[in-house]
Amino acid sequence: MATKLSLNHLNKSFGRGKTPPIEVVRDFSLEIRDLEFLAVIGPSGCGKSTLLRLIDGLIPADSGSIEMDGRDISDKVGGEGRGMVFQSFDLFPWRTTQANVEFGLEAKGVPKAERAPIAKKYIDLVGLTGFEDSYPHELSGGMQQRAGFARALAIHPEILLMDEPFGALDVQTRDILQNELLDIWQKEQKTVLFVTHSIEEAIYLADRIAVITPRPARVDRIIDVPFERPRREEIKSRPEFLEMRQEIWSILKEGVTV
Ligand SMILES: Nc1ncnc2c1ncn2[C@@H]1O[C@H](COP(=O)(O)OP(=O)(O)OP(=O)(O)O)[C@@H](O)[C@H]1O
Repeated sequence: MATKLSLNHLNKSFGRGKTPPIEVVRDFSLEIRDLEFLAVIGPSGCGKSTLLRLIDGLIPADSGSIEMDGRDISDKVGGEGRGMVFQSFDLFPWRTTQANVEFGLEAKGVPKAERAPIAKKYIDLVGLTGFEDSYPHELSGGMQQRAGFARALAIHPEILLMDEPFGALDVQTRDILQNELLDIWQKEQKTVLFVTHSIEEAIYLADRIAVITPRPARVDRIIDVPFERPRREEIKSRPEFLEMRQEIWSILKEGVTV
């Protein structure tokens, strides 16, 4: 499979006034394949969000390079980003679902007349038909996540960057949205980089899992997930699934202890 995104020897530290800078990402290299679902898992505070912000072009790396489809895009920082999207679901409270989903299209300069049908298509895709005119406070947590997801998809990002999108949801809603995400991923043919704290979620969703070291973040190990698609809940109780969960847990624990 072709490489979609290459992260090559990225380094990032943050200055903190008079105290020494904090080194967050060190010599970080990773290849993300076209159309794959790659999960990134690591201990709390290890630098996962910083990594996504580097990839999205929101902040510059101190050194190293980022290539998309073989083109060096390291110097493209700021502005409208790179057609990639954070999945933080931070909807504007004063906008309806429809207007929230149209927001990204507005920012991209899509003409007004074209925005409504595109937004509607993605609202339908995520199962929010009938809630176009609802405001975020009128939606459940899971529905807000769906609206944010529709907004992310509507702008056709090259890579969907998702930063713990299901972290704040109850287990049942999370399970439902995981399956919906997998359906949408297959329908929309996207490359996904998915940050999570949950080992089980990473195994259930991903083709490969990059296990990250405690800060400064580096790739500790890459694990191939062998389970067939479409994924079914039943795999979560298979011995191979439980073994893999244990293996990743051991790697994370070892990293934190060291
Ligand atoms: N703009 C900044 N200025 C200074 N320090 C920062 C900045 N952004 C992040 N950091 C520091 O970088 C470290 C990593 O933060 P980051 O949010 O990337 O970790 P994370 O792995 O996503 O954390 P979590 O798992 O808790 O969500 C933290 O110690 C944080 O305080």
